[in-house]
Amino acid sequence: SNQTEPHLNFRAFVEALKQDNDLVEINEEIDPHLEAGAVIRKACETDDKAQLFNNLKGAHPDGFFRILGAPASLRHDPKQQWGRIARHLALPPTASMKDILDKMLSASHAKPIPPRIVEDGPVKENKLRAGDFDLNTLPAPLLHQADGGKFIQTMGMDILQSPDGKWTNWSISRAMVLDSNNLVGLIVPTQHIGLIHKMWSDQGKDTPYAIAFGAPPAAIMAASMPIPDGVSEAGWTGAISGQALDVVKCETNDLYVPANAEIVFEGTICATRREPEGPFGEMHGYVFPGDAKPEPVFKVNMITYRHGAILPVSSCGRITDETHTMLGALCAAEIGQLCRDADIPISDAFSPFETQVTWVVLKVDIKKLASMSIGPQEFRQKVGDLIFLHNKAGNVIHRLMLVGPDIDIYNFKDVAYAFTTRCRPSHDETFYEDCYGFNLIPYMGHGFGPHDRGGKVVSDALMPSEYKGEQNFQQASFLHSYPPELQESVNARWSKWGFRD
Ligand SMILES: Cc1cc2c3c(c1C)C(C)(C)C[C@H]1C[C@@H](C)[C@]4(C(=O)NC(=O)N=C4N2C[C@H](O)[C@H](O)[C@H](O)COP(=O)(O)O)N31
Ligand SMILES: [K+]
Ligand SMILES: [Mn+2]
Repeated sequence: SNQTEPHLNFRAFVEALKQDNDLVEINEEIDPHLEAGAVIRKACETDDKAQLFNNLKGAHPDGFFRILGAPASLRHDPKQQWGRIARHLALPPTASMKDILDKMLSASHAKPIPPRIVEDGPVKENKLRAGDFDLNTLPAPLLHQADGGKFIQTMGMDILQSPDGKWTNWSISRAMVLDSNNLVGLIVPTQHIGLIHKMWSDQGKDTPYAIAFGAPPAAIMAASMPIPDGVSEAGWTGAISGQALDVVKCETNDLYVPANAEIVFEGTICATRREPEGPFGEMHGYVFPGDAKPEPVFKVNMITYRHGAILPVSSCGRITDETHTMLGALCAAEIGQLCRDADIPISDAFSPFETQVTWVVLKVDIKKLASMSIGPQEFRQKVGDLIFLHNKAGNVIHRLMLVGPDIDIYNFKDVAYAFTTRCRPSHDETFYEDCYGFNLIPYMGHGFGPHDRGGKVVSDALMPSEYKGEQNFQQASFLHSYPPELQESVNARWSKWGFRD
């Protein structure tokens, strides 16, 4: 495999972070029991550099494995806030979140470029067959003190294929070490990993899987995105990167994995056996100690890895980490696309981190809205039914908020300003109780109401005039209440007068 660009080669991606001065290398011994997780967590909460742990306590003599923490979290420099994520797509470090999401959506109606099969690759440099390894001896991290196990799988790419071979799905779903050669992992039935696992289980068969850790960055972005049922993320990845991804065949099953992945686990997900899984410090910022639930067992039959292998890790929780920058943002992007495909005039969509990605804010093109001659009640219903009832992309979202053209949906101050002043509680909202509910949200799975149903709302922060395509109001702000030439002339003299730049 000769794919060496950072968006198609995880090792090159790590090098690129180093070049960007966006990497801290820690060569002193770090304990994967909480210490690594604590460093990653603090870096996520302070938007500091990515962390490469080169010397984990308990690593094998050949160094297997190292850890890269927070592979897609935020940069502190406001001019490069999304730079680490931009690197996943060969976009400039100054790219905006809209540039990133539009790049991911560019494959929505493009021709897929399927992967290219190669005979060999770096991922085959070391091979451990069953009996050659004991998962308990790997430096798998305990990421939060109340976690139910060592979550070795937080940023690997789960690879499953439908029994008819027509659909190969790439996604991310957590899994922890169970014993010497088994993992136990969360399988949400409505996710594609759940749908495909059920196809095999219904035939009484275990599900062949592979997990590619340190997959090409462009691939892990597609893996984190709720692209439509039946669509292979590999082809999507090819379309957004403009070239076929090199893949190589697994040793113990017929699945293909990225040829330059850092580490690959190959195995089968048991059709029936379940073991206690979790709890895990999750994307909404909570752990409920002792809250383990039965989940399927992932048998590990084979491990292959490249020299100097690096395990990417998301120590998720309070903002901001990969469950917000990838899961939340990509889910919002797909929701915006679904609306446009249904002739609902949404020009932009984002999931604010301050909502722990439980909201998606939809920017409405009010000129097009006016031409629909539709009232607020009917419009809210149209959006809510499409996203909450008819598409899995809405499953993890519990509030859809509609806003007009003057709101910057990537700035929560703007979102809060619109929500608190333009959306009248209850009157301007449509609630959904008979729909899929996301039980990882604390007020759902650990709340007062039904754990798996309902709890959703479409909150309309569009004002009556906006349904006619106008805004009969102006923001009382510097940007909106003064002629542009006056703004320019004030800005030109600002620092000369002695104000801050
Ligand atoms: C980027 C990311 C996405 C995650 C998860 C994580 C990260 C970092 C970690 C592992 C850190 C935390 C948990 C959080 C948890 C939600 C879950 C999961 O355990 N199970 C699940 O079903 N979905 C998860 N997703 C979302 C999932 O990848 C997307 O929904 C994707 O569209 C699925 O692909 P398909 O559409 O093809 O089905 N994990
Ligand atoms: K996916
Ligand atoms: Mn999928």
